[in-house]
Parts: sequence; C-alpha cells; structure tokens
Amino acid sequence: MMKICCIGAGYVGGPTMAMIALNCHDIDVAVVDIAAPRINAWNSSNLPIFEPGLDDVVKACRGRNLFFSTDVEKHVAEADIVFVSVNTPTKLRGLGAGKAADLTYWESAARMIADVSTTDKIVVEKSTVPVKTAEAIEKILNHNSNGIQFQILSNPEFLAEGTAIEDLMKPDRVLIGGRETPDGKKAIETLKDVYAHWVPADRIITMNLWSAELSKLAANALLAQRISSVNAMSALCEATGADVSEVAYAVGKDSRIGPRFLNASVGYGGSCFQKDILNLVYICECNGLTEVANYWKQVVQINDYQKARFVKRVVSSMFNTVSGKKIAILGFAFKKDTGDTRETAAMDVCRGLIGDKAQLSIYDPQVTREQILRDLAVDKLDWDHPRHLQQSLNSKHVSVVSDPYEATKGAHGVCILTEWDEFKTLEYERIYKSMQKPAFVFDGRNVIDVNELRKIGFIVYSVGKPLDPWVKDLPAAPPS
Ligand SMILES: NC(=O)c1ccc[n+]([C@@H]2O[C@H](COP(=O)([O-])OP(=O)(O)OC[C@H]3O[C@@H](n4cnc5c(N)ncnc54)[C@H](O)[C@@H]3O)[C@@H](O)[C@H]2O)c1
Ligand SMILES: O=c1ccn([C@@H]2O[C@H](COP(=O)(O)OP(=O)(O)O[C@H]3O[C@H](CO)[C@@H](O)[C@H](O)[C@H]3O)[C@@H](O)[C@H]2O)c(=O)[nH]1
Repeated sequence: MMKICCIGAGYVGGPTMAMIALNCHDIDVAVVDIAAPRINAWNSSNLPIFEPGLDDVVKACRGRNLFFSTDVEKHVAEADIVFVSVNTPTKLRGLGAGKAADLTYWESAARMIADVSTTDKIVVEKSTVPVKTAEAIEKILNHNSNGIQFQILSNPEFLAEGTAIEDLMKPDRVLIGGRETPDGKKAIETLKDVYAHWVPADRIITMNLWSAELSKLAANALLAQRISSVNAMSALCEATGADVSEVAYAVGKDSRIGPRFLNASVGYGGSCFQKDILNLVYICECNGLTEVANYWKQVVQINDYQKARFVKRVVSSMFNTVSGKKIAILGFAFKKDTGDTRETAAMDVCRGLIGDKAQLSIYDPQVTREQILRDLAVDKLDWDHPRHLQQSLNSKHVSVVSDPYEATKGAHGVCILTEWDEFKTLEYERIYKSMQKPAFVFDGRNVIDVNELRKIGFIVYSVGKPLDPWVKDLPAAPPS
C-alpha cells in the first residue's frame, strides 16, 4: 500500500490530505505536525479549522486510511511521497525583510526528511514558495541524502478558504511541475495517478518545476489585482455617484472579463494574497525588473489605501472623532464561512479606530475572543509565526461579544467587515433603537440594503455606492 505523509496539518495540509484519503482507499495518508494541540484537535470532534463539509470528510476516513500524528519522523521515514505544507511567511528581518518568503520552516522540514529517510522518496512542495525553491530544496536533500534518491515536485494548492472541500473535490486544475528527466517524469506520473482517482485527466496539468512554482504566485497576483482594480473603481464611484455593483456587473458581462471576483470591499485579506504578491515583488527586484516589481506593488498599496480610506470615512463622518465612542465591529474573519483571521482587513480597520481611541465591541460568529485579542496585539506580518511567540491584547478599548445585538447596543456606529450571511437579516430596526443618534452604518462588504436602512433612520456608507447626503460633502480621503 502506498504511503503518503504530509508535514504541516494546517488549512492546506489537513483538508488536502483528507481529500486524498477520501478518494484513494488504496493509500495510507498521515498528516503530521510539530504543534501537538493542532494534532489533538484533528483527532477530536472539534477540528482545528472551520471549513464547510470538512467534518464529514474527516469522519469518513480518519482511522481508516487517514491519520493525524505528532510522530513526524516515523511517518516521514515510512512514506513514499512526502508533501510539505508548512508556513512560508513574509520575512521579518534581514535580507528581503517585509517582502521575501521566509523559508525557515521549509528548510528545517527538508533537513529532517534527509535525516530520517532510508528509502527513495518523492518530495512535494505544497506550500506556496518563491520560484526556484525546488532547486534549493534539491540541494539540501541531495547533499544530506546518504545515497537516497529524492525527486522534487511542485504541486501548488489553489483552494480558497470557505469553499476548500468543493475546490478540492472539483478543482479547476491540479498543477504538477517536475524535472524533465526520466526520473522526474516518473515522479510526475506517480503523483498524477494519485489525483487521477477523482480528478479528470484533462484537469491535471504537468509542466516544468519553475512554471508550476511561478503559476501559483501569478494566479494569486492576478486575483488580487482584480479586487484592487474594482476597489480603486469604488473610490471613483463614490466621487461621481456611480454604483460600483452596477459598474462591476456591466464590466463582468464581457465574457473576456467574467463576473466572478469583482466584489468591491474594505480590502482583501487572507494568508495568501499580500504575502504572495510581496514575494513576487521581491523576486522581480532580485531579477532587476524594477518596473514589473512596482506594477505588482501597487496592488498591495491600493489594498492598504482601501482599508485606510474606510477608517477615514468612519472618523470623518462621525464629526471627525471617534474618541470614547462605542463602535460595533460586525465580522472579523477575512471572509465569510471561515474562522481564519490572517491578514483580515478587520485587523487594520480596528487598529485604525483604536488609534483614534474608539471603544470597539467586536462580534464574529466563528472567531474566538482569544484569537481577536491575539490578532490585535501582534505586529503586522508577525502573525504567521508560531503561536507561543504571540501575545494577547490587554486593552480597555476592545471587548469581544458573542451576540451582534450586544455589540451594537449603545453604539454610535456599526462597521460591517465580513460578509457573513447573517448580517443581511439582522433586525436593523431593533439595532437602530438601541444605538446612539445619529446612528451610522459603514458597510465594508455591501451586504445590507442601503435604502432600507436609510428608511429606518441610519446614516449609511456602503463601499462604492452613491453617498448618503451626510457623507457626501466630506472629503473622500481627508489627510491623515
Ligand atoms: N491557507 C490557504 O488557503 C492556502 C491555500 C493555498 C496555499 N497555501 C500555502 O500553503 C502553505 C501552508 O499554509 P496553511 O494556511 O496551511 O498554514 P498553517 O499555518 O495553517 O499550517 C502550517 C502548519 O505547518 C506546521 N509546521 C511548521 N513547520 C513544521 C515542521 N518543521 N514540521 C512539522 N510541522 C510544521 C505548523 O505547526 C502549522 O500547523 C503556505 O505556504 C501557504 O502560502 C495556503
Ligand atoms: O470579489 C471579491 C473576492 C474576494 N474578496 C476578498 O479577497 C480575499 C481573498 O478571498 P479568496 O480568494 O476567496 O480566499 P483565499 O482563501 O484567500 O483564497 C485565495 O488564496 C489562496 C491561497 O493561496 C488560493 O489558493 C486561492 O486560489 C485564492 O482564491 C478575502 O478577503 C475576500 O473577502 C473581495 O474583496 N472581493
């Protein structure tokens, strides 16, 4: 029986391996991690990540051909294929700080694979890595191999959180990059056979290693660019009276552009977009491509601008100060249907409002109080490092509550920062009655019915929508 081991039991390692186990009864899959609490959670009824459909998949195969363990070395030693799905955060210090990918976790995993292996192995890059990483990994493995043969493949993951199970079950494509040598081609075929258990052959694309590595960065850069484009347009809509939803609809009707991924928002978040674009920028700079680097940098800058613009709208609408005012924050996750908060726009918005001395009352249906307080305490870019290095915020400016009506009670303003479906159907009349007046709603996700809320009496700002008369005469982006 073929054995697969995946190093890293995170958002990618857990669901992708569960999907392989579900579809490949003839393969034993072990997911290993150094974080014992994470592994314990994978082995419990309370999985460490919230992802629709994941519980059922895990339940169907855990203990059958899917195992979660902290015995990293044992499972790596026994495996025929080792996936590496560890964190690849943005480097915080030294050369390339603030842009380059930090490959510390990847390198230590590679050295461990070399140390414990006694049989030939295929090593698969599942983490998102800079182009040419496979070359470095090959060197580490082969210089420490004791005669063992390693083939390195790039198999980047394209799942989006919130729809991970659907994306894994019916992927748009599976990408496998490998060396163009006989052994490289054989390794590609072996991995292809795994996916062929459930993915149609025409969706499994093979290519050279560097194309596969770069395609992952390119896909995320283009997706993020689309959001920054529509967000840039949202600022112009507010200035001109156009409605960004109508503009996006009209634009998306062009079959060359397509309708998806054109929702204006308070800014994209998530663990990947910013990190991967910064990484791409760094690679361009290292290759002397300054203009190309600046082009992609702008996608991140517009995203930062969009978040800052939102905070300024809130402050300037509320008489230019939020000091001491209660503001309800509805939604903290970086998108709906996930409890993940990595690089969530809510973090920057909350920090901006706390900077202006607001009293925040935060509600999110999936994010825990501990997570929110930890997020608001860590420095930007520091979040993708081990948890024991992180602290919790101890601030009189923030409370986290478990009910949206408690969050909004007595508040001067409400900021909607995640597009949770439940925010569409809240009892806004009840919320209005319980708030200070004038009562403001700032919708960073365009989830509420602006006209309905204005009828109730709210002063409403909704990203990229025609402005409320109250907000209209205030500058779009007052000086900071
Ligand atoms: N989250 C996503 O939606 C997504 C999608 C596609 C690609 N990616 C990429 O996949 C990679 C992993 O992302 P993630 O979201 O799963 O991260 P994650 O933080 O959820 O999981 C990574 C896990 O690796 C473990 N780990 C780190 N070093 C280890 C080691 N030496 N041995 C054993 N375990 C170790 C950590 O403890 C952690 O549990 C990143 O490169 C990311 O860019 C993420
Ligand atoms: O029209 C849109 C679509 C998305 N977003 C925001 O963009 C961010 C990212 O959303 P999404 O791409 O759906 O989620 P991720 O889980 O970050 O997935 C992205 O990043 C993953 C990690 O690399 C890739 O695997 C996926 O293909 C890629 O979509 C979130 O904050 C969304 O709210 C918008 O603001 N407007």
